[in-house]
Amino acid sequence: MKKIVIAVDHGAFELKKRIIAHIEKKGYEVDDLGVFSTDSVDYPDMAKKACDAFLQGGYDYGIVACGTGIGISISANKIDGIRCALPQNTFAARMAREHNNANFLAFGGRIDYPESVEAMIDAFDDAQVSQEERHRRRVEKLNAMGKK
Ligand SMILES: O=C(CO)[C@H](O)[C@H](O)COP(=O)(O)O
Repeated sequence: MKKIVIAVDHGAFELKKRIIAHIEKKGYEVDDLGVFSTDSVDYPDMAKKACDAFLQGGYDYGIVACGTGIGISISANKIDGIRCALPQNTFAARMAREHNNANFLAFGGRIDYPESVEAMIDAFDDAQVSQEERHRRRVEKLNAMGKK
């Protein structure tokens, strides 16, 4: 069974509930690291929670969200070992896995997407990481950029 970790800020509290319901419907386990109310928090703190948990191991991928998805994706991508995608549609979500080997998805709770967040999660979840040499090479370069 797949296991997903999720953390969001107050701008995505409602979206988090939808995402968790969707993931549980797929039969996956979700570790919900908050938020648990609409009280204001700082998105870098929520990104760090999810990414630190993910890097401990045991998760297939992580999901973060804030009002736009932008601040929390920027935050996640500052953490070595995290490749966080901010997909705008199902095509981008699939490519995030196939070409970028993303291990996190970011969404915006205040964004009107052309396709549902649930469909984007499914597109990512169903995709396979490309083993083509050019994509592997680029992801290796990405990983090297994160090293101090
Ligand atoms: O989208 C976000 C970051 O990219 C945040 O959710 C947003 O900035 C929070 O704003 P506010 O404190 O005014 O609710």
